[in-house]
Parts: sequence; structure tokens; C-alpha cells
Amino acid sequence: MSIVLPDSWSFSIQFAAAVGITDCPGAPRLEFLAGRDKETQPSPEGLLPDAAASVDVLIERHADAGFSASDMVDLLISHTIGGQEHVNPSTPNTPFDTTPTAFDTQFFIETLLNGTSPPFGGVQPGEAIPPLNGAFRLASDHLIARDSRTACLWQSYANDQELMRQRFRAVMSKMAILGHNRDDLVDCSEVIPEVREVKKKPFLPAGKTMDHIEASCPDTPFPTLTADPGRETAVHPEKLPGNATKAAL
Ligand code: HEM
Ligand SMILES: [Ca+2]
Repeated sequence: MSIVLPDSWSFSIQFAAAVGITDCPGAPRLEFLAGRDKETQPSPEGLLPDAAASVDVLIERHADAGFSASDMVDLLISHTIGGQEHVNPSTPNTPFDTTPTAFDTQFFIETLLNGTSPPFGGVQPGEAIPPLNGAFRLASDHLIARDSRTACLWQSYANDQELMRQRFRAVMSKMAILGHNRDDLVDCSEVIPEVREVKKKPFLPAGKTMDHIEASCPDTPFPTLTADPGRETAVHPEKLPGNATKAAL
């Protein structure tokens, strides 16, 4: 049997995301459903969540789209392989954790380190002080990591790669069918490549101790982690994959 699939931007975006993350050790193998219609209208202004917004507003925005506060945390697992160039253009290509090429739990550890390294030129709207030179922290991630509604789930991922991976797969399946009837789509998950394991165990960046963790879940202590040896870690964005070319331009 052959299936004719309509080509569409949403097909390409979903497919590229599901295939793309398999390049990062630790990523889940996402479900991939094909068969979306062509959609040519731009999204209305103001619908995307703003890194400078309060947690109340961010929770409301996600609720509008059918996502709970816990779903919002689960979607933010994506930031373990993220970075920025538009929130503070004076520090382009700065990552959200020290391992932006690994789909690991470092994002949930490092967002809870206290902020000690203000960017040269000052903190911009949507930015919070990062814990390491060369790293970047979104104000939204900083607040959600510490908010009483989300802090315990946030912390639960700090030392649990498998839970984090499973929850990301589940919430991405939910996001993928927004505005669609699941039964109208075709499950093509088998075309998504196999994934690799992340080798390194969760750690504190060199130079940090447990005293630098701003533990924010009253129910459970933050897991005890060991710091990498050596001098305090500095993140060197120009050494990240893909950035060498950008730096040379
Ligand atoms: C509270 C919700 C969210 C906020 C406020 C937020 C905000 C941001 C901002 C401001 C950036 C930097 C963009 C730039 O300067 O180039 C970013 C990057 C990124 N975000 Fe989010 N985001 C949110 C949710 C999500 C979700 C749901 C996903 C995917 C499931 C996601 C995936 C990413 C990725 C992969 C990057 C890195 C892009 C790159 O490296 O070029 N984010 N986010
Ligand atoms: Ca990472």
C-alpha cells in the first residue's frame, strides 16, 4: 500500500525536529505523525510565550493551548539543547547549559545554580544572570525553576535522564496533534533514526558546589552531585558545533 502525503511546512518542521534531536545523545525517539494539510496563514502576533513574561502569564498562555503547568516544564526540556541570539544580541550563540549538544539533565541543574556572571553590557529583558561566563539564562527558565507550582517537577529531572526523556516524548506527542484529530494522521515513526545514550552522569560544572544550588522544592532535597575537577567552567560558544562557521562570517 502506498500513501500519498500532502507536503507542508508543518510536515517539514515536525520531521526536521524529530530527526534533528536524534543527533544529540540522550534524546528520545519522538513519535512522528505525517499528513498535515498545507497551512499558509502566519500565527497571530503575541501567541508565542515571552521570556520576559511572569510565570502567571506563561502558565495562562500554555493553558490557552491546553497545556498544564507541568506540561510547560516538560516542553522546556527542549532547552537542554538550546541557546539564544536575539534576547541579548551582544552575546550571540550562548547556550542554556554547558552541554548544548547533549539532551541531558544539565539544564535542570544549571538553571538552579545561583547567577554569578552578568553579561558584559548588562542583562536584557527576558534574560537572567547565568552561573558561568559564556552561558545564558532565560528569565522565564529562571523563574519557572523556582516557582512553587513548577519547582518540584523541575528538580525531579535534575538527576533522572530516563524520566526526563519519557516525559519529553509524551508532551511532544501532545503538541504534535494540536489542532488535529490523531486518527487523520499517519504514524510514520519508524522513519525516525535510533537514538544514542548520554554517557556522562549528571554533574556540577567545575568550580561549583552544592552551596551554589538554589534548591526550590520544599518536598525533596536536591540530589547530591559531584563537581567536575578543575577551574571554574567557562562556556565557549564559538567552539560549539555550527557556530564556527557563524563566527568566521
Ligand atoms: C515558556 C515557554 C518558552 C519560552 C519563554 C521560550 C523562549 C525562548 C527564547 C527567548 C529562546 C532564544 C531564541 C533566540 O534568541 O534565538 C529560545 C530558544 C529555544 N527554544 Fe524556547 N521557549 C519556550 C518554550 C519552548 C518550547 C516549547 C520548545 C520546543 C519544544 C522550545 C525550544 C527551543 C529551542 C530548541 C531553542 C534554541 C534555538 C536555537 O538554538 O537556535 N522552547 N526559547
Ligand atoms: Ca544539555
